[in-house]
Amino acid sequence: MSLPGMWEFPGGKIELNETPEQALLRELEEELLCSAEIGEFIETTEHEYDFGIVILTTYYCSLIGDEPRLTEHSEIRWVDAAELDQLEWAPADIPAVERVMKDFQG
Ligand SMILES: Nc1nc2c([nH]c(=O)n2[C@H]2C[C@H](O)[C@@H](COP(=O)(O)OP(=O)(O)OP(=O)(O)O)O2)c(=O)[nH]1
Repeated sequence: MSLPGMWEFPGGKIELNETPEQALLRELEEELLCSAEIGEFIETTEHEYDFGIVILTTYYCSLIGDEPRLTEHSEIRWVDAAELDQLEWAPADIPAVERVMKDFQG
């Protein structure tokens, strides 16, 4: 909503007394109605937007059970690692996108 039309990884703000992993599990359940197992840490980046500073931490996840379902976002998509850079990402996400593409390079 603050970055309309740009792609972001599923997630959201960490609440008080929550670990980043707990926050991610909660957001996946709330926003995409799905469960996951949180895997390896990818990246932490700090980015300054007009509206404030975002510190974005990303993790690999394995989906458990049902496919994610759309609730409050306008679109959801599975994307091959090699094609991630063809989407318009929120600026804070670029380092994580690059990291994932590198990790999956054949
Ligand atoms: N979820 C998510 N947010 C991102 C990414 N990249 C990025 O710059 N952001 C920004 C957008 C938002 O300003 C902020 C996350 O807020 P959010 O709106 O997803 O968090 P939330 O679900 O807790 O929202 P709310 O309760 O405050 O409405 O981080 C990303 O890849 N995923």
